[in-house]
Amino acid sequence: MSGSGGTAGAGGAGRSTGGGEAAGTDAVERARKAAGGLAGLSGFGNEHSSEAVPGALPTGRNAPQRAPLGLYAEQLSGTAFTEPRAHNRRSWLYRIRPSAAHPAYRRIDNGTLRGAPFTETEPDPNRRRWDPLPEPAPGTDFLAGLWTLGGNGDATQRVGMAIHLYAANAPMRDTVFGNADGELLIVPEDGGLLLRTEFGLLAARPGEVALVPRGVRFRVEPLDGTVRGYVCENYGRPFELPELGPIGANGLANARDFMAPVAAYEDVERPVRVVHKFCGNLWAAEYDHSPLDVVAWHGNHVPYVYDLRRFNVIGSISYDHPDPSIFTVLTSPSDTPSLAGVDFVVFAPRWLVGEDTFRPPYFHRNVMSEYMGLVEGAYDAKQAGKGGFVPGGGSLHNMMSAHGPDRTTYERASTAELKPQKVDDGLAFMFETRWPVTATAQAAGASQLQPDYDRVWQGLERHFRA
Ligand SMILES: O=C(O)Cc1cc(O)ccc1O
Ligand SMILES: [Fe+2]
Repeated sequence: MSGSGGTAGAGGAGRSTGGGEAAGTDAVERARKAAGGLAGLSGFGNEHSSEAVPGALPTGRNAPQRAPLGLYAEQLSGTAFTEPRAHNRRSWLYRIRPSAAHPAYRRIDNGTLRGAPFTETEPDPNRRRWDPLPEPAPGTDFLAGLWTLGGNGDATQRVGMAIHLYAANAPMRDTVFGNADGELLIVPEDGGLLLRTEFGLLAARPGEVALVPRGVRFRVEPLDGTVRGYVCENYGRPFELPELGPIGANGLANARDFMAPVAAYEDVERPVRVVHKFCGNLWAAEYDHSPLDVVAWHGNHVPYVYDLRRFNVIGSISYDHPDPSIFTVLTSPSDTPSLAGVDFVVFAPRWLVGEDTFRPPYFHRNVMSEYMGLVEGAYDAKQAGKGGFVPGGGSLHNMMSAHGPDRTTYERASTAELKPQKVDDGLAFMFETRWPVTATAQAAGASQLQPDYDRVWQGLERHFRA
C-alpha cells in the first residue's frame, strides 16, 4: 500500500527517496529545492538515470533475468528502434507492475479535445484572435479542461500538430493520462502545475514550459487555484534543440537548462483510470494499481521542464529586425531538411539597439502558419489590454495571411527615438508550423473570438510621395 509520501529527489546523484501517493506540499517543496527550483537532472537529450530506491537500477544490462528488487523491466520507445543515434529516443523503466497488466480500453467522451485530421471547418485565411478561455466549471481537471483550438496533419500518420488551451481548477484524481499521438509541450500562463509522471515530479509555473514525451503517463495537480495555459501537441518527430550554425557552440536554449525529474513512484493498489489518447480519441482502462509505479529508470525519452527566462536571446547589434527563427527554443523537424513541422519560439526579454531600423516585427506574409500566445504582459507588435492581445489569448495568422504590427505600434515605432531599448514587459511565444492550421468548430464559433480583428490594421495612413 501507499508509502510515506516522500517524493523528493536527492538531486545531482539522480537518486530519490521514493514511495507514497500523497501530494504533500512538503514533498513538492523538497523536490523543488533539490534542484534549485525544479526537480531534476540537467541536460536535454542526455542519457539520464535515476532510482528512487538504491539498487533498483540494473547495472551493465537493461533486462536481467530478474530485475532488482522484484521489479519488472519495460522499454518505452519514442522513436523507431532503427532511427539514427542523434534522434533515437527510448527509456527503460523498472516498475512494480508492467504497463501491460491492464484490462481492455473502452472509448470515453472526448470532451472539448479534438485531433487531427481537422475537418470540422474549412481552412480559413482570415486572421483571428481569441480572448482567454472562460472560467472553468468547478471540479474541472487538466484533462477535462483541455480545449482544442485547431491544428493540422494526421495523428495516424504521425504528422502535424494541434493547439490546445487548458483551464482547470481541480487535480486529476485517480486518473492518469498518456498520449500515443504525440508529445505535449505545456505552456502555463496562469498558475503553476505539478506533473506527477512515470519518471518523477515536475513543477511548471508561468514562464516555464513542460515537455511530456509521447506515451509518458502523468497526472496534473494545479499548484494554484485556477490554472490556465497552452499546449502544443506535436504529432511529428520529437522536439529537439535547433542547430546553432554560425551562432557557435552555445546560445538560444542551452541544453543544461532542461531539467528531467528524479525517480519517484506511487505504490498504490486501488482502481486508477488510465486515459489513453489514441488517434485523436480518448480511451480508458481501469488499472487495479497506479501506473506511476516506476521505481527506477534510465534513458533519453524523458519529460523536462525548461525556464524560458534562461533563453539566451540573440539579436541584431547593427540594423534590421532579424527573422524570429533566432528565437527557436525547440524544433520538430519534418521530412524536409530545415523545414520544421512545428517550432516553439519565444519572445523573451531582450535589448533592441538596431540603428535606422523599424524595431518591432515587420509587416509580412509567411509561408509558415503562426499561432501566438502571451504568458504575461504585452507583445511589442500589438496593443495590450482589453480588446487587444492579452495574456491567455492567442492569434492565428495562417500561411500567407498578411500581418505585422498593428496601426498603433506602427505609428509609435516608426517615429520613436532609436536609443537602446529594453523589451522586458512581456513574454510571448509562437507555435509556428509548416502546414496551415484549421480551427475546430468550437474555436471558430467561440464567444472569446474577437470580432473584427482586421480593424487593428485599418487606418494605416498613406505616406507615399512620388
Ligand atoms: O507575427 C509575429 O508577430 C511573429 C513574428 C515576429 C517577428 O519578430 C518577425 C516575424 C514574425 O512572424
Ligand atoms: Fe508573423
